[in-house]
Amino acid sequence: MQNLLTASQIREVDAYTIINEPVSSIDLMERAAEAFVNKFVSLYTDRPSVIICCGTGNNGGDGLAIARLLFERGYTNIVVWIVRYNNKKTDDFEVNYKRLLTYSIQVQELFPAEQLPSITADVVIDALFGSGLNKPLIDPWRSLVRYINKEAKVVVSVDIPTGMPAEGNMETFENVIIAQDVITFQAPKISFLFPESGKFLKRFHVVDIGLHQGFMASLDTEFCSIMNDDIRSRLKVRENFSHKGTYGHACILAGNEHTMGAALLSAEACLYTGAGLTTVCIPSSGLSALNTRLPEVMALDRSKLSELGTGKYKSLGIGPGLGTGEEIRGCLSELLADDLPPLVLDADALNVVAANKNLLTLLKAETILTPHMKEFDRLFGHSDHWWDRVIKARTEASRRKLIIVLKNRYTFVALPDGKIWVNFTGNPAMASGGMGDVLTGILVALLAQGYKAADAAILGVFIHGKAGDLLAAEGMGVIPASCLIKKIPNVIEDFSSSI
Ligand SMILES: NC(=O)C1=CN([C@@H]2O[C@H](COP(=O)(O)OP(=O)(O)OC[C@H]3O[C@@H](n4cnc5c(N)ncnc54)[C@H](OP(=O)(O)O)[C@@H]3O)[C@@H](O)[C@H]2O)[C@@H](O)CC1
Ligand SMILES: Nc1ncnc2c1ncn2[C@@H]1O[C@H](COP(=O)(O)OP(=O)(O)O)[C@@H](O)[C@H]1O
Ligand SMILES: [K+]
Repeated sequence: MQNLLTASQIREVDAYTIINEPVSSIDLMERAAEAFVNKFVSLYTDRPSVIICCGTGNNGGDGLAIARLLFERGYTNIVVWIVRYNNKKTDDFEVNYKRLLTYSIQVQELFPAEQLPSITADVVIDALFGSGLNKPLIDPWRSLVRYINKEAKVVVSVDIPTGMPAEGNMETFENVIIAQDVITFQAPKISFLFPESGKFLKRFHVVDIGLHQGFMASLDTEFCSIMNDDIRSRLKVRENFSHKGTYGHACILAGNEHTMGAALLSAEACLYTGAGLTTVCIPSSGLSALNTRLPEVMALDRSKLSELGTGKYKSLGIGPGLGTGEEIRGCLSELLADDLPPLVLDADALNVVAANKNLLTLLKAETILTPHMKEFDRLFGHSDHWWDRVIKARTEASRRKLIIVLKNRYTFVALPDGKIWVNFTGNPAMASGGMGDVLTGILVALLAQGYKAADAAILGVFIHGKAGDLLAAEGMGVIPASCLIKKIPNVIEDFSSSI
């Protein structure tokens, strides 16, 4: 895992690195500028003309160093804007300013109430404000940002688009640079994970600037990202003398007459994630579809729900395509009061619980809930913005000892210990119906194989997204959920064989 830091934690790590590593503050800025330039030249290979718009803080200092480094790499068409809208400046900005003046790079100073110069360059590099932003932009900075948004062809931001807070509620921050690319230092800013950031940045790229890893890891952070190593260290290799009994019997209660596909997708994903045995509890109207499509999967009649609490099954998933009719509501209330195996609740099971919140109190510790945004809001109340929603997921997960998998482009896994693990795998080709049903099947299979619920959730969301990424890399711009399932064994193989 890698801790994701708030702006004040970034400053802490910055200060710690400077004190404890053989690197001065100005050299760290140089490293950051170098890392930016390396990425920039790999993204924009045709040596575009650039305007570098620099504030007078450390983000601006980065911008000045970037100008110098691009010049040294043969960029000839560089104009540096220095935005002098107040008298503040940092020491490292000042050092880089003096260094810049020894180069024959065109510098233009901008003062309040002056007309803004025209933008003719191919790319504007935005180094106005970085993670030091502590309030929404007002004029004259606001007008400058609006002007750049209106006039620039392409903007590439240094560390974070100017005007965007590094974390917290973004609602009041309306005036933000709209960046094609953001080249950000060391780890993604927490704000990048929320859909609200999508209108201000298309892509972000993380570059390593050598901040102190040990200190970063030691910080008590709310957010961390799921890394490849987290998967490798958790995935168990299938043993030589293992048999189907070794990998558990999973059961999925899902499907209805018109939504049988959801049950089939979940069951198939469960199969492909390696459960020893998979049973799906569906209405009899789905039997011929099941037997035709998934001969490996067994069926349990809907009238035999009491079997689910008998210990026969090692894990249980409830919800995909289940429906929320009176009969389902009644049987779910009874079922959740039973002593059930490790449990995943998804889709309609969540909707039933949302309509009768008392059911939440019946859920055993470590139950996994997999709501998308709307299901989450039905369960825990409406949120106006994602920061609120994610913090609510954290609070509810620790208060109720649940595992809440809040699904989105970047899925948030809120654990009972208060930590939120963020999954970065996955891509927009996966935005199609049935994808969540597949995730449920993956999770139920992992629980059946004996993974602890928190590990199953971390592994499950990663594997799900990674399977989508493999297909996207093969050129699939749209991925039907049933196609993604077939890639799950490849991901598992990739990440477990290297132990
Ligand atoms: N962390 C790292 O590891 C490294 C970080 N580096 C770089 O440093 C950047 C952070 O730099 P920074 O702290 O100097 O802040 P920056 O964003 O330049 O702002 C400057 C000042 O602006 C002010 N201000 C705030 N909001 C405002 C507003 N709305 N309207 C007007 N003014 C406003 C506020 O001062 P205040 O007004 O509060 O006194 C603030 O202090 C970071 O993004 C990265 O690029 C790398 O160089 C090296 C390694
Ligand atoms: N743009 C995207 N990038 C990454 N993952 C996505 C994207 N869109 C959807 N997904 C994933 O697909 C799944 C969709 O779940 P859900 O909305 O419950 O689907 P359904 O109800 O159709 O099965 C989630 O796991 C989500 O993370
Ligand atoms: K910036």
